[in-house]
Amino acid sequence: MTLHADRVTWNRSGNLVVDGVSVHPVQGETIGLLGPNGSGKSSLIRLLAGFAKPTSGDVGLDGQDLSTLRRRDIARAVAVVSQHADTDVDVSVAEVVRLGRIPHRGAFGGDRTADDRAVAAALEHTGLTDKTDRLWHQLSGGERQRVQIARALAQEPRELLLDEPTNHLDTHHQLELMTLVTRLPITSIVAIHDLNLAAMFCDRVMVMRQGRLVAAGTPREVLTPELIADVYRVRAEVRGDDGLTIRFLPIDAD
Ligand SMILES: Nc1ncnc2c1ncn2[C@@H]1O[C@H](COP(=O)(O)OP(=O)(O)OP(=O)(O)O)[C@@H](O)[C@H]1O
Repeated sequence: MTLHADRVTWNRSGNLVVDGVSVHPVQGETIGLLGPNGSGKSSLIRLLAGFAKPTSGDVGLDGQDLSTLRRRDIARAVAVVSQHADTDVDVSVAEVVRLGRIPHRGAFGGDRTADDRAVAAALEHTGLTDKTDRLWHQLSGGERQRVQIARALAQEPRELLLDEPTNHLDTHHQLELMTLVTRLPITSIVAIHDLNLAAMFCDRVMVMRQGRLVAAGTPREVLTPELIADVYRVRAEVRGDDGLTIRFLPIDAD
């Protein structure tokens, strides 16, 4: 059994930002979490990560309530790439990526060779090997995003939670990142705004609106012109002959 949520609700400062949502990923699949701004995607990811406790409902990992597990034990299984990760400290790319190894350290340090191997593999997977010694502050927004993903990969998780991982990336790196995520033999839940990327890479998508789950299924089942008009207030043409592609139509000026 993997990370899962059952009818979770989160009342955040009086707002029901997640309202009765269940998530049961199949081992190894990539789930796209979709929905307009403020629909509750990041909040749901925070609950799944164990960063916050739901007001009601359960989040579990391997059949155990997440709130009963130690942070370190959660981090051995679940890696999170949040939006807006930043630091004021002058650290190198290698040092940030190495942070991903902390949950694997025992009382006496841990296996240095395994750490080096995991960090090197994560840097290679994210195309950052030649930037290992660069300082965080000398990186572009997209490069920082990739470093955060490398840090999560170095954690060697079974579950990966990504909050808008492609938002700073150019087209090449968006496709490369989503290809990497979907090829990893781990379960990934990805909050994403780009419906075409979701259609291209996600096994299943879940659409949220005002904290509630309004649709779930394969991209082909869910991403219909009707759903897009209803949830995003945008007219779209959806073509399904050669992969699923969505073409948005201009919003009529009044
Ligand atoms: N710290 C907070 N306290 C109270 N409410 C919050 C807090 N952070 C976010 N919210 C509210 O929770 C709701 C859901 O926000 P959330 O960030 O989960 O949405 P989202 O779907 O990830 O949005 P976006 O696509 O803009 O990133 C919004 O109404 C937001 O205003």
